[in-house]
Amino acid sequence: MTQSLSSRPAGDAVESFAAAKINLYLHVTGRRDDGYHLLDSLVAFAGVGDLIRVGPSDDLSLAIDGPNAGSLAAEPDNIVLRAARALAAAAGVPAKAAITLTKRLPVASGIGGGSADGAATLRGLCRLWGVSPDETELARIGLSLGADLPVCLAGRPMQMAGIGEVLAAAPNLPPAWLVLVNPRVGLSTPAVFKARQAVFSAQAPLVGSPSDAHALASALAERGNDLTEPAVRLLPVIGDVLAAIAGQPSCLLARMSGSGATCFGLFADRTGAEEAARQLALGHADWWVAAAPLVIRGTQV
Ligand SMILES: C[C@](O)(CO)[C@H](O)COP(=O)(O)OP(=O)(O)OC[C@H]1O[C@@H](n2ccc(N)nc2=O)[C@H](O)[C@@H]1O
Ligand SMILES: Nc1ncnc2c1ncn2[C@@H]1O[C@H](COP(=O)(O)OP(=O)(O)OP(=O)(O)O)[C@@H](O)[C@H]1O
Repeated sequence: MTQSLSSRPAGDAVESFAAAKINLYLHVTGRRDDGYHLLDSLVAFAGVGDLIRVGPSDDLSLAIDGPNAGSLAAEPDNIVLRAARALAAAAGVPAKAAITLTKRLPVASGIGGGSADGAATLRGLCRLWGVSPDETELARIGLSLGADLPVCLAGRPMQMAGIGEVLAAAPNLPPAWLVLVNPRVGLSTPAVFKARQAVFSAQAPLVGSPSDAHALASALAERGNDLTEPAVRLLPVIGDVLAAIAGQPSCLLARMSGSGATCFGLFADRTGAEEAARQLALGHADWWVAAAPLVIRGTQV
């Protein structure tokens, strides 16, 4: 790994935002011999997410707090600790850091919470440890942890292909708001891919930049999420979530993200999104509901 001192001295505590990943559309275009699927997806991020804090320590530790902390144990296979060990090994530095994860996103829910945490950990530890791997090397480390890590490391809208490692600039996205809804039931990504029966999609990726949220909704409506059918078969409540979002007066498009079960509604503005979120939460006290802007530039501020 190329290493050099970063502009910031090693040793200061660092905070990184781990934004929810949203697959605005997701087509499964093929399958590799090793079982991984080839994808074509327009990936963006929402202004809601987890928080990773890394600070100096004599050993490696993880503490988890936040409203969804209960869904996750700080076990050695937590992606945050796996990311720390992978970066330390690649950089040839000791894996020493006190890490805190504030878990706000539902776990195993199609919005890449684990992947976003892993990416935020890599970014935070690069600064804490004063190491500067080049972006290709960082993406390689990320991919070894999960297919969604490279796009979460990019942290801005991306056109994603391969199994998640082939990234290209996305068309410019217009300002828009999202309402994310999860029925608080985890869904396993491998189980959804395994349940998929349809033939492979062969539609061209989105070209051109939609002028506003309405144009974005129209462009997305011509595409879909190929994992919706198997996900709904495994977890029928996803159908209820989609119908409830679509039934909100100012919703422009309702769709599932990733392998589910989280679904999103696309809205033109904050007022419409927040009112829809309020109604959805009122009607379904057991669902996780969040209104947030579509992140159209970078997730790190
Ligand atoms: C469905 C998406 O959320 C779309 O962004 C991602 O592709 C999933 O990415 P992820 O959760 O990081 O996935 P990984 O942890 O790498 O893989 C979990 C499992 O999902 C399946 N998997 C994942 C990604 C992919 N392109 N093809 C697959 O078939 C494989 O069975 C794999 O063993
Ligand atoms: N920090 C973490 N946050 C969430 N899940 C984690 C974490 N570390 C390990 N995991 C495990 O990873 C699995 C997938 O969780 P995650 O929330 O990333 O799924 P997802 O949102 O479906 O991801 P994707 O959209 O990338 O498929 C869970 O079963 C969970 O036990």
